[in-house]
Amino acid sequence: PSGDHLGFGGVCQDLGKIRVFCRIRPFNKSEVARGSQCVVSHPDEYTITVESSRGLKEFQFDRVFSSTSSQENVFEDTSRLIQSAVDGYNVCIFAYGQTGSGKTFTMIGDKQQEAPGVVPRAFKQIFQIMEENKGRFSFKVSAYMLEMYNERLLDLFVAPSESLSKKLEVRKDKNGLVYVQGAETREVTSAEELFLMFQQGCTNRHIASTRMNAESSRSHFIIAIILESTNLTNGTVSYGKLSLVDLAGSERAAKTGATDEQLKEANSINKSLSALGDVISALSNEQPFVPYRNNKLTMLMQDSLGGNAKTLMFVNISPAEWNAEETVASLIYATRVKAITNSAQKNSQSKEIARLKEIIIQLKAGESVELDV
Ligand SMILES: Nc1ncnc2c1ncn2[C@@H]1O[C@H](COP(=O)(O)OP(=O)(O)OP(=O)(O)O)[C@@H](O)[C@H]1O
Repeated sequence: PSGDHLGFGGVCQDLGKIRVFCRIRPFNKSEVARGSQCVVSHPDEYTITVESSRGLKEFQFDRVFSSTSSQENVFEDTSRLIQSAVDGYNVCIFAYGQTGSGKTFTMIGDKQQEAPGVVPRAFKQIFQIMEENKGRFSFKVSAYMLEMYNERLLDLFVAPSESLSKKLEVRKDKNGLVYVQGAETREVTSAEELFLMFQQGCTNRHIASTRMNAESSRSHFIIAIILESTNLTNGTVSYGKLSLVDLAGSERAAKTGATDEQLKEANSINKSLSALGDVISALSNEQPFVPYRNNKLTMLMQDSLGGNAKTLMFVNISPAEWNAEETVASLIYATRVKAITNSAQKNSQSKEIARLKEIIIQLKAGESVELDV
């Protein structure tokens, strides 16, 4: 509401590049026993050097968070994007990385919510911004929540049995913004109500225990919050969308100990991540054709990658030597994402334009229209 200049610290808006934050997770108990690290150095807030079979490699990102960075530290740098979504931009924040690298911890937080992640903090901030601006704007907030499990889109706001019988279709509106036809969209009036809905939805999510992670996400998860704000002085209406995405982890079956059903899940996860990799590769090489339609995940993320959005990617990595190959692969992947240009436009219309559109629709339908002259 305080203007589109509040955007993303200037960087995303000026250059239109996707921003990438790298987060190193702490050693876990079993890794402490194994000892050695693959992260050789992390001399400042932007640089990280990793050793693997490919030798010593240095990477630069918009931020590198060390294993001791707190959830507060991480959110501090993320929170301006929440303002952008309220201002009427399409915003996407997503986490990518090897299984067990800390994606869910970053996006959602720990189970007890003693260290809440980006999602619950974003809920609070949305309603805080609205509270601060309530004299000048009126707001409407709604949300839908989905997972992509074994190549299927499932609605997390309804019971799993009902969700299986629903047909969800990924569509694009005339401004290039993605929406999901058939997804249950619920209106909310407070951060607490949104969080409760989110928690209930999470109980429908597919999670399982693997050798790499006791609570591994077996699906890609997305919550989209739609923010409509009306300027009470001039009637302008803005529509923002905040998509928060926790991708399922890339993994090697031998390492995770996957069998049967988990193998099927892993194949599906790897298939969609590989389609995402193809899209990222085409975009970063500025190829004329981008294969968005090869997979539902890439269709869902179409506006966030090379489209009309301000996008932030977290690349989550393990510091342990035994994960060095996966860590370097993730960092190479993330470096490609950094090269992608988005073109974010504010989605708003004046009172007059909104009225004109209404009139055109009425005329097309053969209805008579009363004009105020
Ligand atoms: N920065 C961190 N600080 C403290 N604990 C962390 C951190 N990052 C991850 N963890 C812990 O490491 C474990 C694995 O993390 P998490 O479940 O977030 O990984 P993931 O990348 O989402 O895995 P998957 O792809 O298998 O779902 C969890 O117990 C989590 O609490």
